[in-house]
Amino acid sequence: MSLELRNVTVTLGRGDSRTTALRDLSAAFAPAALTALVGPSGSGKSTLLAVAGALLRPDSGQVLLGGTDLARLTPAGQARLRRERVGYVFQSGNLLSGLTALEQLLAAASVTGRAPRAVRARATELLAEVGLAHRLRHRADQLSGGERQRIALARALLLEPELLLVDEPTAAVDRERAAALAALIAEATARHGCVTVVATHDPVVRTAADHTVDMAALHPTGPA
Ligand SMILES: Nc1ncnc2c1ncn2[C@@H]1O[C@H](COP(=O)(O)OP(=O)(O)OP(=O)(O)O)[C@@H](O)[C@H]1O
Repeated sequence: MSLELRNVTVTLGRGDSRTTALRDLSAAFAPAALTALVGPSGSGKSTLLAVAGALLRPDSGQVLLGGTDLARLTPAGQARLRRERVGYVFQSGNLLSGLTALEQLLAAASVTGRAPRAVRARATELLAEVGLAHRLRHRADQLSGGERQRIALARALLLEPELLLVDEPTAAVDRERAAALAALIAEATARHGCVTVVATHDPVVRTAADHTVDMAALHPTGPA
């Protein structure tokens, strides 16, 4: 599995707020490796993650996942890809508000056909690894932003995606936890052999990463 963007342009917004978030951008992300995606605020890191995970369609250019151009997939094929092969960990966490931390993971596992009983032990272990052993039975609305995002990370790791996209995983945690999360993502990447891209401003993540891709080098003049 590999991820490559070729001459990708993405414009966002309308009228006065219309912005070229990615301009003719080409980048390759190594298989079975953790890449830190760095660059100034507003340089398009989150947009790149959205395009890579088929959440956003570029205006032009190609996004090749394992050699397949995402644009050539049918809408159903794209939905299947998002569900079965891609793990997303965004800052909002995207959790289901009525479910506890543990239920978030079990629900995700059952949607992809895994038996909840079989994955319960692994789900509990992963929640402990992200530092939430004491929060298994808290609902999403009873947790902090950083805790919610860590649940989303545990959920993504449980599903063992081929492509793992993570946006600022250490922004809302203390330094010690940041180092532990970066190590966990690196270790999961090595174990599962996934392509992992982590958008980050954090040197701790950069240190844990196998490679660094700098948006400033890809967009030498900056986004419009
Ligand atoms: N919905 C939108 N409409 C118009 N412009 C947008 C929209 N969303 C983002 N942008 C702009 O697109 C550019 C890229 O945004 P993006 O969120 O990808 O940057 P980023 O590198 O992830 O930033 P940060 O490090 O602050 O999270 C920015 O200039 C931003 O202002």
